[in-house]
Amino acid sequence: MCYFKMSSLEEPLGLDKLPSLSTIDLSRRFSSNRCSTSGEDSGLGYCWIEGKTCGSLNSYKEDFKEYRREAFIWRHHKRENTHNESENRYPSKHTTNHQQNLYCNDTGPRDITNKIFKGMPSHVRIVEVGPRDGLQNEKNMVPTSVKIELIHRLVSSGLSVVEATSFVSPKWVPQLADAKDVVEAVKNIDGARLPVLTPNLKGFEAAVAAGAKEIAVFASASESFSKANINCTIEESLARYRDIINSSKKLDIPVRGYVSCVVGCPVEGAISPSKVAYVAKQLHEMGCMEISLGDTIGIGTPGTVIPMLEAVMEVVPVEKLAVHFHDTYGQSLPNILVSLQMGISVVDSSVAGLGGCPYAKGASGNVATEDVVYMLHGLGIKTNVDLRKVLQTGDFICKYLGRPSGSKVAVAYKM
Ligand SMILES: CC(C)(COP(=O)([O-])OP(=O)([O-])OC[C@H]1O[C@@H](n2cnc3c(N)ncnc32)[C@H](O)[C@@H]1OP(=O)([O-])[O-])[C@@H](O)C(=O)NCCC(=O)NCCSC(=O)C[C@@](C)(O)CC(=O)[O-]
Repeated sequence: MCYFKMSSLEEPLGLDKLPSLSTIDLSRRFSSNRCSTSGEDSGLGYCWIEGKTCGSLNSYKEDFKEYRREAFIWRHHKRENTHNESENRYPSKHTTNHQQNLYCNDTGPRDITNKIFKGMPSHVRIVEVGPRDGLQNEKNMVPTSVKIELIHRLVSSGLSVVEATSFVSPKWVPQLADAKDVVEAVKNIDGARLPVLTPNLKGFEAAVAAGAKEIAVFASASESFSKANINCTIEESLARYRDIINSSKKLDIPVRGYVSCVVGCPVEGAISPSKVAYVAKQLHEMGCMEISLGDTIGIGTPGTVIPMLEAVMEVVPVEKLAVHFHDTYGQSLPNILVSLQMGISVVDSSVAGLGGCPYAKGASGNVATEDVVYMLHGLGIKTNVDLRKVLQTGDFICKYLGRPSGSKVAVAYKM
């Protein structure tokens, strides 16, 4: 989510300014060692997950019986089983011509399957950003008591990190003007980390005074966005964050760093991967324990996300990286999938897909937590998150806000 002060940002997203596949050096796109694929035999073109058809929309209860039995709609993949599973996928006499073309690749289906799953983590940590990124954009003020209830519900869904609020200027973000009250009410919740956003020392000090035990700072890879969002240049923001981190070290408070506009900016258009890598490296070197890479306006596709991740992974260890996708063009899940394939194991999401930028027409909310949990479950990746409870939490907040959920899974379950 983002906030803009400049009227020029109230324009459509400007797809013409953004990179397309044709402008990306294909050989470089797949050249990283960390990426399990390479060049023409990448297998990405043949990326498929075999499973039962997803046709039946059973009742909510029936489906969750299935979910509990771990026989959910998609077949459960376990990395150690991919070898055996793939044996069932060799062409039979019933194989169609199209399927035979797939099998006639240089590598067999077993190799393709192994490539698809090779770099993926066995466990993903989801960072829930709904109470902050989601609610900061709501037209109506959400009462403090509803925010507190929302955070409790998210934590009891098994989410181990829930970004609770922001200590930013209430003139800019009046929706989160109750940050102090929220933190004071939730600070002693067991079983979850509850970071808060702070743009400067003033916000940091207020957050600590309220009882925050973890914070996040937010820089941008786009100069225009930095000025619009936090009213300073990228370098000025990095200097502020150094001050915050110096103070946080004395108090032993972990700091997460965001880089926004990692693929595109509504003013500048395409953002080069090297700019993203530069800001990510600075945040890493100053002591951020994790760097979340935000496609703030949801413009990325796997074709643009992969080279960006490659560039960042050259300078920041993959285990320190998280991804944060908005779902403007429905690309969040494919973007998350390629991020997992590249070894990333921390994914940001927002319950019910809340979030979005009111000043960049067309930009939509974060990828929905429900959809991420659903996909990860289907891939056999552990999250410790109870999908049923997240769906109920999405239902709770959406009913309160008087809007349908942005989660495709929630819609499928007629929540
Ligand atoms: C950074 C500032 C504060 C600079 O704002 P400014 O106007 O340049 O600041 P200033 O230092 O001149 O101060 C102006 C007023 O704000 C006050 N002030 C100053 N700091 C604070 C503070 N921390 N908390 C509360 N109040 C504060 C300050 O005391 C003063 O009050 P006044 O004297 O006029 O009454 C402002 O621009 C701001 O709050 N920006 C935050 C905007 C925001 O929250 N945007 C959404 C973040 S989402 C994002 O960036 C992307 C992300 C992370 O989600 C990832 C992704 O999606 O990609």
